[in-house]
Amino acid sequence: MLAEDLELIPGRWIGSKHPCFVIAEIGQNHQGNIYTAKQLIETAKKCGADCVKFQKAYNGEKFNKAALARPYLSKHSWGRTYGEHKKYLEFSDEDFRELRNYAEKVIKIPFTASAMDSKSVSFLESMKVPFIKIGSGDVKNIPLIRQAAATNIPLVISTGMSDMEGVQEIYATVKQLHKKFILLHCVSAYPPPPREINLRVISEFQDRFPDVHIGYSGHECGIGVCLAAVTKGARVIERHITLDKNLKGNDHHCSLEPKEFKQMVEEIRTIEAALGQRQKRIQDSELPCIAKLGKTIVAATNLSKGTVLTPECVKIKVAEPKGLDPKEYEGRRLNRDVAEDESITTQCVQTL
Ligand SMILES: CC(=O)N[C@H](C=O)[C@@H](O)[C@H](O)[C@H](O)COP(=O)(O)O
Ligand SMILES: C=C(OP(=O)(O)O)C(=O)O
Repeated sequence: MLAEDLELIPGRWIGSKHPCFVIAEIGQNHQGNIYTAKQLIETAKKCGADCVKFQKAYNGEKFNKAALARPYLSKHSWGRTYGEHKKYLEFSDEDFRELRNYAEKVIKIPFTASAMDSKSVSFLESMKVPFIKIGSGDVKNIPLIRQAAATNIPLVISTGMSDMEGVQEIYATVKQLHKKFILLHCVSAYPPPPREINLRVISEFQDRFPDVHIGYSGHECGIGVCLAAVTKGARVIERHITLDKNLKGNDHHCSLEPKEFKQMVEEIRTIEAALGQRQKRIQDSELPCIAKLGKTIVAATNLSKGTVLTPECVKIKVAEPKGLDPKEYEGRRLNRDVAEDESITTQCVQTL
């Protein structure tokens, strides 16, 4: 059974007859600064995104103590340990409410987040977000996925760091409860090499899971791969957005700056319009070109009245006035003399 249209956001449907839904993933590109987060929300709206997304985690729930204590020596680190780093970046529940209010009431763009632990699922449920994102970090976290599905809120589920068997399990888990979910192909590398992106996985997902919509969450550099994903039928595209690719932080360099993000959305809209239908026919926009450069027949030599037209009698040229179409000499006789190179029009022929 083909996927039914899905109302991901009140009034905003996902499906073959609806525009691709573009998620601006702010993630942690706000540098732990609520003012920057608000700037990113406003920028995402200006770039044409359909919604903004953050990442919600309670560090003590997402990580164990040893993981929080491990040194994080990367140039992208905001602390000596991974715990200090994550603490610096994490927004409080109150911050989340403020950001949601800012997004929805001030900027007028839908707001949601990925839930990175069980407490975060409950928090997002209490916030009544329009949909919950499950990031690739939780592909194997079937209890979390089941908990999120049980809220009955639509889900967008990424599948980076998983093989097909893992994706089958996610699909089967959510399907037991409802079909209001979208699977995103994703490769969790920042950025992934193009040969490891395998956009054809989108087609494989479409074949294996025909009753749900499929999308793509990209971490590659540039916008080309996401545009190609749209031509493969991705109904949702998710990309990180940044104010500056050179900022400190793991995701900035493979995020899209405002100009690029806006261009991606515009190109997606152009591609959607351009994909059109399978039917090959002459389009209205081609008529001027047919009038200017379309070829018709002229007399190959001086031809006298009564000549039965054969291939030897005609040449095919851009002619003035327009003559008969190249094939239309068949079964016709001239009803007057036609000089060499003169157009052979309907007025100079009669049927045999
Ligand atoms: C898998 C996953 O969660 N990936 C997220 C979404 O793409 C990323 O934004 C990570 O949170 C980010 O790359 C982590 O960076 P760091 O380790 O420097 O905080
Ligand atoms: C990790 C996330 O996304 P993805 O797996 O799509 O990159 C996320 O949404 O938090």
